[in-house]
Amino acid sequence: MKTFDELFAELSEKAATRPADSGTVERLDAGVHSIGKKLVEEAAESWMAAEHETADRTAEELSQLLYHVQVLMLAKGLTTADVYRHL
Ligand SMILES: N=c1c2ncn([C@@H]3O[C@H](COP(=O)(O)OP(=O)(O)OP(=O)(O)O)[C@@H](O)[C@H]3O)c2ncn1[C@@H]1O[C@H](COP(=O)(O)O)[C@@H](O)[C@H]1O
Repeated sequence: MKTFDELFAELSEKAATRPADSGTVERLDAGVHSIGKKLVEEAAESWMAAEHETADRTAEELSQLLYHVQVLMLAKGLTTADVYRHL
């Protein structure tokens, strides 16, 4: 288990060091359009899980949504502080 900030630190490190086996690096290289589509897909899956599946399944889909939110943040060069200042 990890927090939002811990995952972001891990993904930032991946983006900087670019290990060959990283799915995050692959997603970043695919670009904002591809990342955005994946984010919307995970948002829809979260919604469908909430409507038709269990709370735990919903949590799983939401965790994937948060991951793709972070990939989009990295693709745009945003930090958590850039986002948090709007909360
Ligand atoms: N938390 C996640 C995470 N959540 C979701 N995903 C990705 O998002 C996909 C979402 O699942 P789907 O059900 O949509 O699967 P899918 O349809 O096969 O997805 P596609 O691969 O086709 O896009 C997963 O298959 C993963 O590729 C994640 N990929 C990585 N992480 C974590 O990110 C960190 C860095 O990962 P790497 O960059 O791969 O080293 C590690 O701690 C990982 O656990």
